[in-house]
Amino acid sequence: MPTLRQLTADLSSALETIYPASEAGSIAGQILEHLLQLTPLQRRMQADAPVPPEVADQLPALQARLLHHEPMQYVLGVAHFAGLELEVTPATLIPRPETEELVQLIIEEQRHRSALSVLDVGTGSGCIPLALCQALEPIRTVAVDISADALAVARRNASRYGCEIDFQQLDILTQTPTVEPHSLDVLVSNPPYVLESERPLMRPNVLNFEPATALFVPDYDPLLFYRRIAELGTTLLRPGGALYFEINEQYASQTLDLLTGLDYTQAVARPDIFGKQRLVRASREKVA
Ligand SMILES: C[S@@+](CC[C@H](N)C(=O)[O-])C[C@H]1O[C@@H](n2cnc3c(N)ncnc32)[C@H](O)[C@@H]1O
Repeated sequence: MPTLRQLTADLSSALETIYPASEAGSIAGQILEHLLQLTPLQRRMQADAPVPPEVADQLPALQARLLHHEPMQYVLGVAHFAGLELEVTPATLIPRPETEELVQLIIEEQRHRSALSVLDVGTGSGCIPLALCQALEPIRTVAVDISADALAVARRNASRYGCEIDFQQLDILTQTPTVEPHSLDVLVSNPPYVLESERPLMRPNVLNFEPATALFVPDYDPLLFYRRIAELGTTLLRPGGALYFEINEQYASQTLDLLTGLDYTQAVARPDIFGKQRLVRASREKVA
């Protein structure tokens, strides 16, 4: 029987034909960990253990999918986010590390408050409200998305973690979530923000597999979602409530101008782990 070390090395070297070596090694390791239900440490400790045939036999099919650039998270059906293991499908964006940082910022700023009311716009897998639900236990959480298929995944994730979330299917550009006016403490969104013209720069694992509805905005209006959500915030956030956005780093100053133009205060952009201005927060002092 082949050992765990051999199978990981074989998969890694196959993946090096399309990924940089370090990424290929990381994907191969995570695939084996998932199949054998091991932690990274256990995988290293058991590197010379034989891998049972029922696990080894699954690898050729998984490798073939990966070599077609299918993201590892879709191949396995799960993604890790803020300590949670979430179901993901091609209907949901794969949650990103920078979004974990957005969640971390909210937790830092809101952890002293109790009985929070939260709205997440464009919830996808439900990663943001689920991470907030684990850390802050909000009393009321509404999460909206245009995609019924994404919401079905988010509902399953919420049920797995025992979080009560009011999921609403709607088009945020033309419809308004059912939320009491001036009741929200937190309005958060990681909306679509990649310009259509950026398509040629994107890697095939994103472009060919992740949902276009989750990614793209038209070039003629990069702030389309931010404007609409910030306007909604003027009537849905309570005085002292806060707005949190993940943004396209090219539009940090325009996003801040948009927010100050709508009478938000303390509007700031923060760098993410890669040093890109991707996180924006602002406060609501006045009631519109
Ligand atoms: C960038 S993804 C973010 C998903 C998730 N919040 C995350 O951070 O991984 C944007 C989400 O917005 C949703 N969306 C796109 N257009 C929308 C619209 N007009 N109304 C509501 N949701 C929309 C997409 O279906 C997608 O789930």
